Amino acid sequence: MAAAICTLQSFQAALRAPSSGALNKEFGIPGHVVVFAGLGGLPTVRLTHACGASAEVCLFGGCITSFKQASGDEVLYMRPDALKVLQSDSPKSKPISGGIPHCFPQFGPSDKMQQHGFARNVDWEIASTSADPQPDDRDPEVTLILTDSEYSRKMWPYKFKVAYSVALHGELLRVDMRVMNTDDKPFDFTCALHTYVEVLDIEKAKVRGLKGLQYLDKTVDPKNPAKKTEDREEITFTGPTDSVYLKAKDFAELDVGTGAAVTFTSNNFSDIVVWSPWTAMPDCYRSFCCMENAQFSSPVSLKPGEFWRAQAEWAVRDL
Ligand SMILES: O=P(O)(O)OC[C@H]1O[C@@H](O)[C@H](O)[C@@H](O)[C@@H]1O
Repeated sequence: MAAAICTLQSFQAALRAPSSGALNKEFGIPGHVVVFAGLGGLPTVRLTHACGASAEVCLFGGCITSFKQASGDEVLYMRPDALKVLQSDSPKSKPISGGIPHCFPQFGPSDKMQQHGFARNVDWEIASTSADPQPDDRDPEVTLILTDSEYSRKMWPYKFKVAYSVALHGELLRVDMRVMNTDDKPFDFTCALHTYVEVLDIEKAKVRGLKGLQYLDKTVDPKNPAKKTEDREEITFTGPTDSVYLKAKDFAELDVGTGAAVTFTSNNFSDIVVWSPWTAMPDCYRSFCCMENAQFSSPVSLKPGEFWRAQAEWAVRDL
């Protein structure tokens, strides 16, 4: 296993915001893992599988900004306003809205911190990279770490560590998230992987796998969402949609309207969120649908020393 583990020197270097080049020297694995200046010049890790599939993870926000099949087809969607923010003078004033940003330690609005929490607004660090040396199955992987800071403790007064591993297994994108309580007092959190998927047209998109579930419809009053039961085999879009499906199963899929579906397989996330802003985002709503593995309906409570772990996988299935 070719691997590069975070050393004391790398940790100190991270505090000095190292360049993509310096990070690549330390964590790059030729042919499989490269750290480069990605969107807005932000340090980004690109994983490339031997089959040709690739994924990019930006250290700002620990956000997956690209997931391409071996054919070169992009699966994820970046909102145009996200790109504008990245091109502005202060690229870190807003989160990256697109790809797979984190919602942590809060999903949704909060009195104490920004909507969807601070994890998507701060720099994560590379802890390690690896690429399996099997010639036919070179699974490249990066593990990012987020720990509390003076900034985070002002909003959320706890010490914590999040480890987030992103790997490509052939054309399948896989993440493994661990949240650890490193404090001496308990805390609760909610979270989501806010996945923006590119669709041919939102009116052609269909979500399957949620029939029979109860959901919170946040479209009318997000603070007091109506509780409903999903009776549709296939959810289609004809207006704004903002639904949190409770106790979701470990599998659901989004038919993107091109003759393919993006599959969502997960372990230990309690809910699935389906969101389309519709004409509130006139220049882009037709091009994406958000489907999010989330832990919202039952917040996680961690005592000192405890950790929570969940996984998610995305793949493309021809229909
Ligand atoms: O624009 P943001 O902050 O990324 O949030 C987008 C949307 O994210 C979804 O997850 C929420 O359910 C919506 O209510 C919210 O509007």
